[in-house]
Amino acid sequence: MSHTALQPIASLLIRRVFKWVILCVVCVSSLQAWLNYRAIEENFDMTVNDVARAHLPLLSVAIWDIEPQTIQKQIALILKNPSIAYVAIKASTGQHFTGGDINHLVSGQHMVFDIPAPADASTSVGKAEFVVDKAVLRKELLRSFIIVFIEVVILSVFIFMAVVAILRRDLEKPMRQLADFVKNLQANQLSTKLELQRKPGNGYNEIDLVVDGFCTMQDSLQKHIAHQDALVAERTSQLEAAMKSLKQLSITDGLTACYNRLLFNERMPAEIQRAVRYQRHLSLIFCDIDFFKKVNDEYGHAIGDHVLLAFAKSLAKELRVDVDWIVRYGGEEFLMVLPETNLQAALEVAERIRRQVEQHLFVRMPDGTVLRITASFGVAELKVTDTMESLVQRADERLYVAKSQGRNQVQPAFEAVPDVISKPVLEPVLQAITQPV
Ligand SMILES: Nc1nc2c(ncn2[C@@H]2O[C@H](COP(=O)(O)OP(=O)(O)OP(=O)(O)O)[C@@H](O)[C@H]2O)c(=O)[nH]1
Repeated sequence: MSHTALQPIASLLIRRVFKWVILCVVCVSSLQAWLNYRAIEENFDMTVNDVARAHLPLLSVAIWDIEPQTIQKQIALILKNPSIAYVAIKASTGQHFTGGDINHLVSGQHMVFDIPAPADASTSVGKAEFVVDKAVLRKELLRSFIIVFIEVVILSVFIFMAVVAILRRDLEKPMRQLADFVKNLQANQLSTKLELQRKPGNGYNEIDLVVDGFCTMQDSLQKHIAHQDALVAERTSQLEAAMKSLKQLSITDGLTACYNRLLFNERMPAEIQRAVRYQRHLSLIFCDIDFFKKVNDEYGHAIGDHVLLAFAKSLAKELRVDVDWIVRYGGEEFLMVLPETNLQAALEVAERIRRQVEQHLFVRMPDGTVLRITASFGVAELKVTDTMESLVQRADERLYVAKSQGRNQVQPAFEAVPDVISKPVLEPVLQAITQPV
């Protein structure tokens, strides 16, 4: 942005108009003064001629009749005209009459007239010399010039003031309003329309064009911003959805949609802390599908995945929504975290799941055989001294016991509770998993 001091266009134009007015005053005054000079000078000469014409006949008679007093009288009368400063009459008889200020003899303009004889105009009786006073001429010129000058100045001042008023009203004020509006315009105030405060009826000029253009630009900008806002909102919601799904992906297992080990490691310490602080029960069930390797080996990984998914669903069915949570801890190993649940209640839940899996989880193969699934469970309740690792370890140890004691059973990690809650229903398991229904 330029930091040059603001120079309003109207002020610039006013200064220019002022210069032109001065120039016009000088030129018009000079022209008028010259014309006046010509007219006054002409008039001056004519006046002297008129005086001469008026007095020459009387002077002629006075010289003819040799009447010096009359001649002197006539000279005095001629000198009453302020333009004539000095008069000299030279009669042909040699007589010489003068009147007026002799100082003008050198500086004044000399006009000489023949004095005709009274009876015969072709005969001269003498000469009349008028010395014209140029100071009178100059005074007259000066007076005329001053009048012309004052007239031109007054006229110019009126015209100048009118031009200034018009420029101020029609140019400076609207331009100033326009500039102030643009200067103070904020991005969040685009809806404020530019309206110039001026009297209507000035017609549609460039300023109206700029105002209209500005309004159109504001509208387009508003639409553009609204469009951009909508775009940003759309992108933000897409981003939020993507972040949510990314977050979900990062904490869940892609196959079973159970939480993954990462989430377990993050959330479990807090769960333990809360249970310890408020002296609440917290139990952990560690379960593992029996002979799952064989399922994979015999029927392929696709069937294995199918079994894993069905197994995870069986777990969820028996748990409390939004209270208990399931974690896929390893390949076919799952952890169930049961807040507010003591060992006895957790054992009952594990047993229900075991039974549910045993009785309802099977896959019918294309050849008609039915693949039955069982699982083993290790259950541990949180002790005050437990850490996440020690709790998992105790449940894992009980799972190992359940596996080693024949699978398809629930093992509690507490001496007071019987070692084996349930016995495998199907024996031997290897045969059971492919038994027809
Ligand atoms: N289909 C499938 N198989 C998996 C997945 N993750 C792990 N496994 C398989 O699960 C099997 C686990 O086998 P083991 O750890 O030997 O356990 P098991 O065969 O169930 O034997 P026990 O646990 O002792 O009853 C391995 O063959 C793994 O390849 C998975 O996401 N999909």
